[in-house]
Amino acid sequence: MVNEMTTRSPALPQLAPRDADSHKGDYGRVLLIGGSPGMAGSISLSASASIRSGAGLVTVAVPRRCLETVAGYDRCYMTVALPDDLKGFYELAASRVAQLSESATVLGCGPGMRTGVGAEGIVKTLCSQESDKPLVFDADALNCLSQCDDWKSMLAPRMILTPHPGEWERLSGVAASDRKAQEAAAVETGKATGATIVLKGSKTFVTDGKKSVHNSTGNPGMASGGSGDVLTGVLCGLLAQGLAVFEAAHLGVFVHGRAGDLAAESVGQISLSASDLLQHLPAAFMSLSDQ
Ligand SMILES: NC(=O)C1=CN([C@@H]2O[C@H](COP(=O)(O)OP(=O)(O)OC[C@H]3O[C@@H](n4cnc5c(N)ncnc54)[C@H](OP(=O)(O)O)[C@@H]3O)[C@@H](O)[C@H]2O)[C@@H](O)CC1
Ligand SMILES: Nc1ncnc2c1ncn2[C@@H]1O[C@H](COP(=O)(O)OP(=O)(O)O)[C@@H](O)[C@H]1O
Ligand SMILES: [Mg+2]
Repeated sequence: MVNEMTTRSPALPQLAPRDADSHKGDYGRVLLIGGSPGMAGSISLSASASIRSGAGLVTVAVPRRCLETVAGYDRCYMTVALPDDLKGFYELAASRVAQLSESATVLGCGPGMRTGVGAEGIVKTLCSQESDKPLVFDADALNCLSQCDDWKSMLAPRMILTPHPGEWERLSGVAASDRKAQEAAAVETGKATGATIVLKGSKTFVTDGKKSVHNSTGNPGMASGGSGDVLTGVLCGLLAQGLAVFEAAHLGVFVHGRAGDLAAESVGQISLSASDLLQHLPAAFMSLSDQ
């Protein structure tokens, strides 16, 4: 199945060393869009993870009702309020996202966003942009995509999709219980669209249809709410530093899992939280030079 369709696993990509006279502008401007009342923490985890993964500047665009909450979680990112209603983003939010995305170099969308008309408008707007800016879709951005009959035609090589098996079932129609068939569908989608699919799980599968890899890091302690939100931010941070799309996905899932393994050594699998992943990202990045 998958092995016959794909080439040998590529070597782990690396970030280039930083020039001594470089500045934050050299490390990219990430715009993350998501969150909603009751799920403000998700997009904050993503934004903090982008900072811990090396992005130069990170801005989080959230429903107005969440702004103070999200801003209070971390001093290191900036926040922007988008038009909202009681359920999350309001329809007018999409045009504001289009404006904001002009000054960003990497876009990430979905954690905690919910799936109303406003969220769907944002996803469609991001997909329709004539742009080669990398774009990561997670969680409710994927759920919005799955409500579009022609979702595959909306994908492009600049995009990374990070579904868990339930989200991939909604998109691809392939049952979450059939991992092999889900991986095969991910390869087919990569081939057809050029997008990179990160099918999450205990051995996360990364494919762009031409290259594929199974991740070797991570542990079941990471089966805890918010772990995937952290991955979204890690990927955006790596893309912001100039890694190509597939390479950012490959390195990102490895570092994310390594952070989980280091966190499990420190707090154990049972107590491991997404906040622990954030705290162990620095050691995970520092350990890469041993690879
Ligand atoms: N702190 C916060 O604010 C947080 C906010 N969050 C936000 O919550 C929103 C909803 O996201 P979600 O992932 O929790 O729910 P959903 O998309 O319905 O998926 C679950 C469905 O998929 C199925 N499933 C099958 N296999 C699976 C697998 N291996 N891994 C996972 N699921 C699997 C599963 O099947 P079952 O469990 O019934 O077997 C079930 O049917 C989203 O916006 C997210 O960003 C979270 O990030 C948490 C922290
Ligand atoms: N048993 C496991 N072994 C390794 N990694 C896991 C395991 N369970 C979950 N993970 C990782 O944790 C993350 C969970 O993502 P997701 O389901 O989107 O969580 P959330 O939406 O709550 O943030 C993924 O990166 C997944 O690979
Ligand atoms: Mg998730």
